[in-house]
Amino acid sequence: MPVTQDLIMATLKKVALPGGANLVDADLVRALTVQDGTISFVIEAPDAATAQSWAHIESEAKAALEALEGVEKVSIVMTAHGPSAPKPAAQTSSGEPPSLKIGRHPTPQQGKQGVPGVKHILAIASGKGGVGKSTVSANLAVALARQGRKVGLLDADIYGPSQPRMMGVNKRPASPDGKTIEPLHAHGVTLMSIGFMIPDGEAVVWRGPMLMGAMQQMLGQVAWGELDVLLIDMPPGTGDVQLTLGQKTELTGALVVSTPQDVALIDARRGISMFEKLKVPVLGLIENMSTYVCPNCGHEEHIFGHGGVADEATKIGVPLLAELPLALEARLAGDNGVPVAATDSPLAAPYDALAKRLVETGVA
Ligand SMILES: Nc1ncnc2c1ncn2[C@@H]1O[C@H](COP(=O)(O)OP(=O)(O)OP(=O)(O)O)[C@@H](O)[C@H]1O
Repeated sequence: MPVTQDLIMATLKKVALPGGANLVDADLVRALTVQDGTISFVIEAPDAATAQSWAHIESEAKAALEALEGVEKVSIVMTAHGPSAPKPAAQTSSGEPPSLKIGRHPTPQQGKQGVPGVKHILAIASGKGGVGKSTVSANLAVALARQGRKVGLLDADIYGPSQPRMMGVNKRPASPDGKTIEPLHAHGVTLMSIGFMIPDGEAVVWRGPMLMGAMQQMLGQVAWGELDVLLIDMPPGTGDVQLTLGQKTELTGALVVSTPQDVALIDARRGISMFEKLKVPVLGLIENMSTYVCPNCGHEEHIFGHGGVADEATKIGVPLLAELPLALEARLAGDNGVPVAATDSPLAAPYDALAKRLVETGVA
């Protein structure tokens, strides 16, 4: 009989942990592979001290699997999910250290779920980094708030959260009840970023399941309150976070940001196709860095080409929702924590128009 993953899991289910659970029910088996009679997997203990004290569990698992017919070799690696002793938590705005830690394995979930109290959830996505997805998210959130909508902005760009800088807030959110996380507020927008929860300059090194868990927490444990619309600033590309959000969250739709260059468009197409596969409606495309207007002479130039995003929108049958100019003022505003849509600059106008359009079409 061939050695299957099911047989291995059934065998590991019989390996009891102190306290009565077993390796499988406690969800501690990771990266299981079986090839030509060789079984490899990782046991992820809750912390380093537990991992050390579980040497006998590793041996027991190994012996049970080696006893199966057709098994030639069993290779087990014991890792720890977190440090033995908790590090002192940063102080919150309320003076209390939050007892919630972002980053954990996901809890089982049936089908796509919404966020209680939130009417619409829009993903702002791009196929490629640096095209202005975070800039668009921040400005659109502010523009929607200026039109009287109750708006939330979740910075899910786990590898490069930019909303703390763009929205001009960066403090650790409070968790007065130890169960929910209080989001922050800026420019009329309710805001949560993974950047608030990890120390500056520290890299996020989570793998798929941890990212899924963190996303679940950011959507489910943050006290978003009643919102007309929650914008999610996604990481660029088509990785774990995008897939998880698309599969597990009831998204109203996705807005895909691209610059007019062919390279950006090729990647944007990939993002669009991912949403189609996930059955998330692509509500429209947004062209950023569309034109450059010289602040000195007023001459308009299409630095990154012209018409590509509009053509793509026509091809896939979705609207081109906005064409946003390349402007130094937009970058400086973002860098200074006051999105240009929060100012009386003429650059706020296309964001106001975009926000109005989304409200009128009933998606925000
Ligand atoms: N229309 C614009 N005019 C001028 N600068 C812009 C414009 N849009 C974005 N930028 C600047 O380009 C840089 C990248 O933008 P942003 O961080 O929004 O991109 P992104 O797609 O979210 O990137 P990543 O996903 O890699 O974080 C920022 O410095 C931003 O200020």
